[in-house]
Amino acid sequence: MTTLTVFAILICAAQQRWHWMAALVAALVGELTYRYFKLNQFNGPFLAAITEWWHTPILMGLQADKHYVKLSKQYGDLVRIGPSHLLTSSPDFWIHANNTKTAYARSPWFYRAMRFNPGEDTVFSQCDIAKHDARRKQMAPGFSGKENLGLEVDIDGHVQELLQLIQSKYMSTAEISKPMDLAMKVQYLALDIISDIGLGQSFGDLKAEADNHDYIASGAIGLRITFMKIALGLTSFFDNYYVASLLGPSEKDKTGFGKVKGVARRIIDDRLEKPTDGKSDMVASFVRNGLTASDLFNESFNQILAGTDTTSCSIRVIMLYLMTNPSIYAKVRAEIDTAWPASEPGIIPDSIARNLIYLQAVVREAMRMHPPVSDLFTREVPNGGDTFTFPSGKEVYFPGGTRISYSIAMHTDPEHYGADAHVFRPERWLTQNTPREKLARMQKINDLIFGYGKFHCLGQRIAFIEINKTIVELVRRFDISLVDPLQPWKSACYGGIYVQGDMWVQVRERGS
Ligand code: HEM
Repeated sequence: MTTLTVFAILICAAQQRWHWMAALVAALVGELTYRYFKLNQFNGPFLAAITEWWHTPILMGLQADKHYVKLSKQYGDLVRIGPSHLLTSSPDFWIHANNTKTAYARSPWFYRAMRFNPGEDTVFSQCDIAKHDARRKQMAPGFSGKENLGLEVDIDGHVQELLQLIQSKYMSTAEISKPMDLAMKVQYLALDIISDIGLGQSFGDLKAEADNHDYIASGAIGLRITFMKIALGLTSFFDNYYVASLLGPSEKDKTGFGKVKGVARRIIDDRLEKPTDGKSDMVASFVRNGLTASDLFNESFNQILAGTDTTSCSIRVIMLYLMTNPSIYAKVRAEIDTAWPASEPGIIPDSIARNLIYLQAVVREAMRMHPPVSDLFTREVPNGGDTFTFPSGKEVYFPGGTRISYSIAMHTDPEHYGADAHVFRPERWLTQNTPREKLARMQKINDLIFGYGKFHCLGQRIAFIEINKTIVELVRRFDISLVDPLQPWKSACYGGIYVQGDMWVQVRERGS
């Protein structure tokens, strides 16, 4: 509305219609004043109080994560980032807003842009609380061990493929180096795993050592468009069926995002022609729990988006911290050697990996230092408003309809993690180093990396199986080091999802 008013003022000025112009300027000043005072009890940059456009360049840039963290550090637990929009780095308030009992809903402002077919929602983009809960109930069994019996074996197979690829092509020696882009290989791994378990057929990227269906090539463009839609307020426009048909990716496309959608559709359609009775994987579970063919396509495709960049970023971050901390690399390897010795040729079982205390401390710590997703995950305060009492005792009233977004600044806040919150120190997660009560609070905050309550990540268990196995098998078999420690990788943050590449490493035989 304001943009239109500004536009109209400019036209009146050009046509020298001064009376009209004065009226429009008065209306604009009235509107901006109203906006400014709406949430003026919250601090933030001045421009953010009067216009949404203020954070448009941040969302469209490639360092949104750093900008929002900076704001949280500057203004505290609650920052005003729009006329009706706050950013919170308070774990207690975020837990409250995501609790299964509260009526905070996902904000269409953010989540509508996560649809990849106009008008069709997935469990992730659904903003209606009742519909979201119902879909989540239908899907949860597919993520559990009970209805997805082949999960671990499937993951093992793909981790083996990664190891074979490294051993056959990328072993450096003292005489010759064969640099490998770890970022890309890990992305192939994550894509193969998620396509296998989510669609029932792997993309086969590791075997081909190629981005077989253009997912990686088109992913960065897709992410940029998604966050551009949010940043420019164009989500509804692009969610229109006719606009999407004309401008959006088509499943008939020969390249890009449309091609990936087309491949996923074909795999799902083929799969649905075969009986799912007696099968125990994710697709079979979704069918048994009532998902229609179109729901199934949307949800399965959503798994690929939700589970690829997130897990591959986690593996890269953990490896980066290990490679740059040799004593921690050695310590975690010693723990693995005891539990899963070199004489074991296979992939470590999840039951052993998840009980390696130091490994788990390393994983938590690396994901704390660099959470694999830093999305805003915006919520809306229920109609009628809400009052929350912060741990400091301060009571805060939030008017109904206010947008509230999540800030990853909470994960490096000295208030929760101490004065060395900015330092990679896995030992902080060990019971002998941190009092039990403090540790429990730290863990609760750290768990928010996977969301909370009614929106908690459905794939967390799968992600950890994949992450643990990959880290263990890389660390116990190889000596891996960065080719250029001064430039470990190229990393860009698209809204809140990381696109990383050029993570060149040298892999050598252990102890060689
Ligand atoms: C390290 C890896 C991962 C991280 C950090 C992560 C993080 C998250 C977060 C923060 C949310 C909540 C979003 C919100 O509040 O709106 C979420 C939701 C979700 N995640 Fe993950 N995720 C990861 C891996 C995965 C994987 C591997 C899958 C699939 C196999 C997956 C599937 C989902 C789904 C389906 C939802 C939506 C849940 C709902 O709306 O009820 N995620 N994830």
